[in-house]
Amino acid sequence: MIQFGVIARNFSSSSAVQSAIKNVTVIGGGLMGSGIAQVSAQAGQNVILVDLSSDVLAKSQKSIGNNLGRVAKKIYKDNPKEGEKFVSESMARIKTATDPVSASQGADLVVEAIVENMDIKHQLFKKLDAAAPNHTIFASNTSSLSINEIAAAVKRKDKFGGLHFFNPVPVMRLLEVVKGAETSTATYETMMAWGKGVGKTCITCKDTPGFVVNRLLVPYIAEAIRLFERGDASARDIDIAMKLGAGYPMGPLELADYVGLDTNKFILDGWHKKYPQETLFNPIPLLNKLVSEGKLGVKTGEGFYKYEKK
Ligand SMILES: CCCCCCCCCCCCC[C@H](O)CC(=O)SCCNC(=O)CCNC(=O)[C@H](O)C(C)(C)COP(=O)(O)OP(=O)(O)OC[C@H]1O[C@@H](n2cnc3c(N)ncnc32)[C@H](O)[C@@H]1OP(=O)(O)O
Ligand SMILES: NC(=O)c1ccc[n+]([C@@H]2O[C@H](COP(=O)([O-])OP(=O)(O)OC[C@H]3O[C@@H](n4cnc5c(N)ncnc54)[C@H](O)[C@@H]3O)[C@@H](O)[C@H]2O)c1
Repeated sequence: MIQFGVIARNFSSSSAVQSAIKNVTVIGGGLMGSGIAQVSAQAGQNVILVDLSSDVLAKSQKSIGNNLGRVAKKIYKDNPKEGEKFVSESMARIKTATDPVSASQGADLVVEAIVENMDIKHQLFKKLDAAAPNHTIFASNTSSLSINEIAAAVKRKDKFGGLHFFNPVPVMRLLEVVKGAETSTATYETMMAWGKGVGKTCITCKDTPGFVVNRLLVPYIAEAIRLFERGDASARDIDIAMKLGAGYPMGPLELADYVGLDTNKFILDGWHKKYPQETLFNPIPLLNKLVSEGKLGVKTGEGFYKYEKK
C-alpha cells in the first residue's frame, strides 16, 4: 500500500519549496516528464512542460489531471472541495510549449526527460546553454547515461547535475541527486533542497553507471530474464517469489514490462558495450527476440505478460 500519509507530509513541507528555484522547465512530456511536472506544480512551482509533439502534451496534461485527482483523494479525503482546489491550482501552474528555447528563458531549473539518446540530449542542451539565463541550473533525468558525458555539451558544467526520478514519479518517493565532476556545491545543494521541496527523499551518488538503483536493478532483472529463458521457473513464479520472498511491490519481469523492454534492452546493450568483460551485462536472446517482435511490455500490450489495452 502506498503511504499517502508520507506524500501528504512531504506535500505540506514542500508547499513552500525552500530553494532558489521557483520556475521549472521540464523538457520531454512523456512518462517521466509529465510526472516531474506534476510533482513540481503540486509543490507550488511554476512549470512549463515541453515536448516536440503537442499531441503528447495534450495526453500528458490529461494524465497529470487524473493523477492529481488520485493524490487529492488521499490528501483531502475529508474535504473534497479543498481537493478540487488543489487540483485546479496545481494544473494552473503548468503551461505547455513545443519550443524548448523560449520555454527556458525564465527558468531557474531545466529538467531534461527526453529520449535516452546521448546525441539528442547533447543537441538539446547545447541549444539551451546558449539561450537560457546564466543562473539556470540544468539537470538530466537519464536512467543510464553519464552525467559528465551529457554535460560535455554545455559551458555551464558547474550548474549541471543529475535528478533521477523513479516511475511512477508521483508515487515513488526516491530522487537520486547526482553530482558531476564539475557540479558546484551551490548547484548540488540547490538541487537537494529542491528535490526535498517537491516531496522526495533525496540520496546522492557519484556519476557512476546506473547511479545506485539501476546499477542494482540491471543485473537483477537480467538474471530474472535468464532464469525464465532457461526454463528454471515460470514468469509468474519468479515474480511471486520476489514479491513474497523479498517484499518487492512488483516482480522483476513485471517491472521489466512496466518500464519497457526496449528501455531494458537499450540500457543492457549500452552497458555491455561499455563493460564487455562483465557477463552480467551480456545480451539476452529472449529479451532481444521480444523487442524485435515489438513486444515491449505494458506500452504495447504484451511483453512477458499480456495486458488489456487501456
Ligand atoms: C534486461 C535487464 C537489464 C536492464 C534492466 C533495467 C532495469 C532498470 C532500468 C529500467 C529503466 C529505467 C528505470 C528508471 O531509471 C528507474 C525506475 O523508475 S525503476 C522502477 C521503479 N518503480 C518501481 O519499482 C515500481 C514498483 N511498483 C509499485 O510501486 C506499484 O506496483 C505501483 C506502480 C505504485 C502500482 O501500485 P499497485 O498497488 O500495484 O496498483 P495501484 O494502481 O492500485 O496503485 C497504488 C496506488 O498508487 C497510486 N498510483 C499508482 N500509479 C500512480 C500514478 N501514476 N500517479 C499517481 N498515483 C498513482 C494509486 O493512487 C494507488 O492508490 P489508490 O488509488 O488505490 O488509493
Ligand atoms: N521510463 C522510466 O521508467 C524512466 C525512469 C527514470 C528515468 N527515465 C529516463 O527519463 C527519460 C525519459 O524517459 P521516458 O520514459 O519519460 O520516455 P518517453 O518516451 O515516455 O518520453 C520522452 C519524451 O521526450 C520527447 N522528446 C524527444 N526528443 C525531444 C526533444 N529534442 N525535445 C523535446 N522533447 C523531446 C518525446 O516526444 C517523448 O514524449 C529517459 O532519459 C529515461 O532514461 C525513465
